[in-house]
Amino acid sequence: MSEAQDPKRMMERAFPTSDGATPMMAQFLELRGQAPLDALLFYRMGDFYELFFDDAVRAAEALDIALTKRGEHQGEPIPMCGVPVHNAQAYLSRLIKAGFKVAVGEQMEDPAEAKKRGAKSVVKRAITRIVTPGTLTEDDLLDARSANRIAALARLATGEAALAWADVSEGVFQSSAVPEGALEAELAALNPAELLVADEDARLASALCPASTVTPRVRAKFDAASGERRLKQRFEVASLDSFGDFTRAEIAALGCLLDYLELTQAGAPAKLSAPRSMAAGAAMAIDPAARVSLEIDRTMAGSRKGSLIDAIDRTVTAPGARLLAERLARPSTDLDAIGARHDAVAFFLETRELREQVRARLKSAGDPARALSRLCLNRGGPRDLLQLARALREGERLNADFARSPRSRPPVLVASQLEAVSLAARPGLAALVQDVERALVDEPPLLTRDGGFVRPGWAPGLDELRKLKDESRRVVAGLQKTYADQSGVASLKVKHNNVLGYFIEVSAKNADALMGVEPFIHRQTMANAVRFSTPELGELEAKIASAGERAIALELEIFEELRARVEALSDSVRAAAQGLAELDLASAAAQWAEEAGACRPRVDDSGAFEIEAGRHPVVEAALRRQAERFTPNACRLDASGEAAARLLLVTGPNMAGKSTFLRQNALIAILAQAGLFVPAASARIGLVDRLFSRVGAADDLARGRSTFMAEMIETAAILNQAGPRALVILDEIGRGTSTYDGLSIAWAAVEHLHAVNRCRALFATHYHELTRLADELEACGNVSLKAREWKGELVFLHEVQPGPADRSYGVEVARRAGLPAAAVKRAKEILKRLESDDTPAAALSDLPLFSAVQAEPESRPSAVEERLKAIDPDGLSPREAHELLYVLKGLVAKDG
Ligand SMILES: Nc1ncnc2c1ncn2[C@@H]1O[C@H](COP(=O)(O)OP(=O)(O)OP(=O)(O)O)[C@@H](O)[C@H]1O
Repeated sequence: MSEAQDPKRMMERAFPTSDGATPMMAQFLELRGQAPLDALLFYRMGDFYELFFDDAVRAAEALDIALTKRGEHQGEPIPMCGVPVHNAQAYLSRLIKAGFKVAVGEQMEDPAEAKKRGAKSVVKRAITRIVTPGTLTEDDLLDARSANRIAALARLATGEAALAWADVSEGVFQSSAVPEGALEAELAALNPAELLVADEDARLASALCPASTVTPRVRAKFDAASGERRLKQRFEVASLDSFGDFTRAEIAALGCLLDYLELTQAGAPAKLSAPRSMAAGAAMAIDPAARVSLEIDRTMAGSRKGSLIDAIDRTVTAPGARLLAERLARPSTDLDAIGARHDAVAFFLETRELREQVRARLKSAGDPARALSRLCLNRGGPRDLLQLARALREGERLNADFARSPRSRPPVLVASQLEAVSLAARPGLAALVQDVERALVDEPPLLTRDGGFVRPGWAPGLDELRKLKDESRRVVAGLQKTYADQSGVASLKVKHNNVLGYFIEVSAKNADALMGVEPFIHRQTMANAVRFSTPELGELEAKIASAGERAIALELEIFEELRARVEALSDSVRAAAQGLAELDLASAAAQWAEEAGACRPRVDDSGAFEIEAGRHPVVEAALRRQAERFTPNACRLDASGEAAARLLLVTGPNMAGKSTFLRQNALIAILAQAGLFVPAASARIGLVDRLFSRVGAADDLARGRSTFMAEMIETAAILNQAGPRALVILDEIGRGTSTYDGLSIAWAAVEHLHAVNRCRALFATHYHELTRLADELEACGNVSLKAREWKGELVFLHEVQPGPADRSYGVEVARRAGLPAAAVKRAKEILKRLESDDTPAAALSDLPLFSAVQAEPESRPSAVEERLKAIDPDGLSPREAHELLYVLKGLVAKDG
């Protein structure tokens, strides 16, 4: 973070008082006082947004634009920079990405109005919006395929905690109580762009959510009683009970969030759906370390490419992609909901033709949820209207496709979404769609400002005005001819610019023919041309301008009428948008299932975890690209320890596929409960309420933790929190410390998981001593990954077999990685000693020192090999090839 937007330093800024300020500067300082201190103020001046004082200094640095000066205030020059209005979005985007917030101070009246009040009066301005990372709605500021959430964390004095969150671009407004210890997992699932917290929690929030912009609010904003009042007022209800059961902490969080949204949207509050409480435990909790190590929505290196979502996403719309991301972030724990989602995927898997039809239709559905939100916030344009209408029309067509399809009885989830996107049942919406389609041109401009989006024939008044404009053009052409005849200057032209309006232009040598002659009035003399006007041209100008203005005003009226109708029907529009996203997701899931050969998992409330021929979707896809095959593997666990082991120790050589095996089983659980099919021949999964994974060591230097410390903190969290329904994946814990310490920790962790947590667990380890535990603990088993030595080479079979691994092959892997031959030889020697003796200390006591070992000469390629390498077989004639054979034979004789 550059110093410029350091939140703490932003809050400490001071602006001068308005003593002695010019009227404009006084107004600026007044607005500056109204805008939050941690936001920059964009002050609209005509075609520019100007920034002054400290705002200018920071913005100029962040945007790398010139910092200039404008006049003086209290004897000091005023720092200033500015961005053109027509390009403001691009600058805004850069500032928001750099972590800034921006208050937009707009002109609230026409400058001409202000002039009427006196020459020195200042145009009225007001803050119309505060743009913050969590409250964006513009397409070019948002990532189309991921949600943009703002969250508020309330922690009451009673110890109770809750999160509320909204996605302003979609109108989502929800909350959830947060049980102790679950905060980090909840925040990781939400991944908010901006997080509101009470002042004193700011530090905690920054640590928990390093990727979010943390916005501290005074504690009073989290008062539950005033939050309740605010919510009731906003949603016009006498009691919040009708929306569900909220804890006091949830109400506090929702209230604070609503207050902030009202503040940032300055009078045009976002259209939010009624608040909904997500019961704690409605989703599988996935701890942040697991989320990172399983590479669900991004790889450890931070890219989407190579993540689970990238491998399986076949959605064709941005809302469908966002829904998929949401499902993977919070896999469900509701058996009915999971079953219904599986039914929908199964349906689309069986009805291939219909699926293809649905996917083709959805491609033109766009992003109705975000268009709706912009329209409700008065930030939408004609394209948003049209996008909505098109999406709704596609919904209607989908219904027709289904009606024609031979499989006309889709499962409940599909049927209900079809119902949500049906226009037949909603005449108001149907009429609106039809009107928008008829009223707007096929490719309207983005903004309403310049008009030109209403289709000819829609409004007779508008057509009249436009005709007037067209006719005037013909009149201009006629006048040009008249004036040319009158003056005898055949080259005379009638032209137009914004300063003179319509004018006559003749070359300098022809000017005398018009100078002082009625009706020509001299206006301007240029180097080569002279310009004149006439009263008639003046009248025409006024007529055209007023026709143009009236036409735009009329278009705006038409837009506003349609927009208001959308707003009035926003609940059904939102339901339809949601329906389209669901249909996209279900059909995309079927598409992926077909491509990947995924099966329908059985999720129930047993303690089973039975996967036959499971695969890792990302590794498999990567291998396929290299024309290699992934070896499927079974995994059987049982929480009760009856049908299978509760805890499996996984051993095998390095590179044999242990981590892949662990990860694939965790991913299968996530996919199954996200309502998707799983890459396996069959799968039965007893509901997982919490997934813990500690795979692959990564330093957490940002939080000042070494690899080993980070690993122990995560292991501690697992041993402290995993309940009987949890699924735990542990990979090589304890390896970051001395052998004995590591082994002891791993040993104790296995015993603890087995006896205390009693949850299903996969535990990969290199400590072969641990495999003995399977004999001692009743519900602990061993599996291992096979490797074979073949002609002196180590071959990985990637096959999981019962029983522990016989040996580790670590030295062999090191050899393959290119360790010098001498080091490999030495390692083999040491290993032999260690394995033959009881204690490592005894084994090493009489080992010759390294210096005693002769460095093995590195093997060099022979002359024959060198020569062979240099040959280009295609460039040789048969004769040359024959000759070369003799040469090579000669070389072999020499080498020998
Ligand atoms: N089932 C499989 N089928 C085919 N290839 C596999 C399979 N599992 C793993 N691999 C390949 O083997 C590589 C190593 O796998 P993985 O990282 O899981 O090994 P590991 O045993 O955990 O190694 P280490 O102990 O060194 O961490 C993978 O990148 C992948 O290319």
